[in-house]
Amino acid sequence: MSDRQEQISQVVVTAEQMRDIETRIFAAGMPVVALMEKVAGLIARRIQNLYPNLKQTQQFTPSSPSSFSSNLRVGILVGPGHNGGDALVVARELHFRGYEIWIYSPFSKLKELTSQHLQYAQSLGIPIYQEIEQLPNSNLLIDGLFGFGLERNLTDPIASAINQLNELSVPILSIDLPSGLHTDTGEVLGTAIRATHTFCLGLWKLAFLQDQALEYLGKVELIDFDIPLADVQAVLLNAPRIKRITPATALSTLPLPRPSVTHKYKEGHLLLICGSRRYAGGAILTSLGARGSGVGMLSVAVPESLKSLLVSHLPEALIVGCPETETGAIAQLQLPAKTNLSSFSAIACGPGLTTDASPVVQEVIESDVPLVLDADGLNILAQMGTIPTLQKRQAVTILTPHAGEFQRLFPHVADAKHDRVKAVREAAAQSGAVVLLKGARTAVANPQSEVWIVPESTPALARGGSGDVLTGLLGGLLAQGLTKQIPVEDIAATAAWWHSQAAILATQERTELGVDAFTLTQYLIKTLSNCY
Ligand SMILES: NC(=O)C1=CN([C@@H]2O[C@H](COP(=O)(O)OP(=O)(O)OC[C@H]3O[C@@H](n4cnc5c(N)ncnc54)[C@H](OP(=O)(O)O)[C@@H]3O)[C@@H](O)[C@H]2O)[C@@H](O)CC1
Ligand SMILES: Nc1ncnc2c1ncn2[C@@H]1O[C@H](COP(=O)(O)OP(=O)(O)O)[C@@H](O)[C@H]1O
Ligand SMILES: [K+]
Repeated sequence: MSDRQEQISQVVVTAEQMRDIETRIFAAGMPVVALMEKVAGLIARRIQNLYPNLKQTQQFTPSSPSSFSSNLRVGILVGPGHNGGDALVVARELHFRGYEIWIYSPFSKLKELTSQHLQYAQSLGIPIYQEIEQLPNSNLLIDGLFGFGLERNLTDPIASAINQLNELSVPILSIDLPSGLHTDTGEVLGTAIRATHTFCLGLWKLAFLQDQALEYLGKVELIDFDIPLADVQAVLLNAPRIKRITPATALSTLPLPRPSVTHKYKEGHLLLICGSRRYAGGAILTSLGARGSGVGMLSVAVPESLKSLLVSHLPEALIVGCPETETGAIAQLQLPAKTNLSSFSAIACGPGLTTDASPVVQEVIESDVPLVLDADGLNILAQMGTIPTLQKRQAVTILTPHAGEFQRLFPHVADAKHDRVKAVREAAAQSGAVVLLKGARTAVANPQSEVWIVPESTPALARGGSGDVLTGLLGGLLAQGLTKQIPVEDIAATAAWWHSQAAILATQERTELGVDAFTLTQYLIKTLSNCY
């Protein structure tokens, strides 16, 4: 990947930013017509690669004595704006390459350029239909109804037409965005095309990184049409950054290579506080996640009754058995002699604790040690009052909620279901913490409103214990990274990326059903060895 491609692949834009970038390109002299021609030409070539128009020759048989061949039949869905214009250029190109094309153009008012392309398509003899009921069969549909210009809810008759198109068992390739999705929130505006494949044009739009859009996007692909980096930088200069985490950025954050002369405490000392009689497994998974991070020294505080279990799983770790409550939660921390919380580079606290461990969680929140809080650590923080409690903290805090925990922590922040990116950004700004909002596309925000999003993952992770592994992994990376002055938000983003990549690799080898949390821990290092 070239330097430019790498930079472009990290960029995420809103519809407004895309329009501003486009405006700069046109103002600099690039004709609108030429850009549409270039972009749609790239899409048409990509479609030919994916669906080659190989003549499908019917075999000679006694019952059908003459052999004949047929072309791939492609239906082109055309909207009123330039998304429709793109689709019409694709229609024309595929027509000349021998595909059998028909056009569905239900709008009476089209933008000038779109209207011209429609007129030319008609002059070529391509059939054009206005009514959904008139449409012939097809092998493939190209969706150019709406792109990033869509802002209002879709209503009938176009909404019901989209619903009917979704019912056909034909692959749908969407241009720029499945029609009906909001470009920024990924929300469905009334209804939306369920694409098999979406070609995102020029720069990744925010919708591609929002959970609620995923089931509409299908396979996603960026069509790079050479937007000058200078225009991108000029538009994004003063906006809070949203970045896709790429392998290059994640790998550059990892504590590799290690210096030749070092020792275990220089490679970070992590204290995990986790587990209860009820949730013993959470402590093991968190610890194995931390082991996967390569942290120099690992101490694990658990209720006394779990100590021997943890020792048997993690012979290299220092297991600290603590006095327990009647319910089997950690009652108080009992660190070894000459050790206090400040002895650790970082603490990760929460998995499996139960809310009976609240005095311990309060103690670590009041400490001045960098802290990852997860699971019951978050529930206890929510009970204490998230924002006033965190405002008193001097050291770094990373919160790793899933959507439910997020809601409890930040009940007054924007609805995370409606716009996850906006919600995580507000939560970080208000709390002063780095917030990692877990989900299908995990998003990390820092208090300066910058956001990092994991662009690919697998639903194999939707399984009990996956989050515990992430907490350990993140704690271990934090303990190592802080000693090397790596920014905390980069560490959190890298941990989330690594966790997802391990799950993707495990899924490839074992299917989506084969990625239990313990197995996931075994893929952490395997993932890295594939990258180096
Ligand atoms: N940026 C780039 O670099 C490049 C961009 N390119 C392409 O341009 C696309 C953006 O084009 P666009 O701005 O014309 O908007 P688009 O999404 O086609 O549709 C908006 C139209 O829909 C209408 N409309 C809106 N809501 C509606 C509703 N509910 N129900 C009914 N109608 C509704 C609205 O009209 P309105 O009614 O608001 O006047 C407007 O006419 C982009 O996605 C990409 O494909 C490439 O060609 C070249 C490179
Ligand atoms: N559909 C999905 N696609 C990708 N990742 C997912 C999906 N669902 C959950 N995950 C990931 O799985 C993990 C689940 O964490 P969490 O909800 O804390 O589970 P647990 O508490 O059982 O360990 C998170 O890292 C989350 O991002
Ligand atoms: K579209």
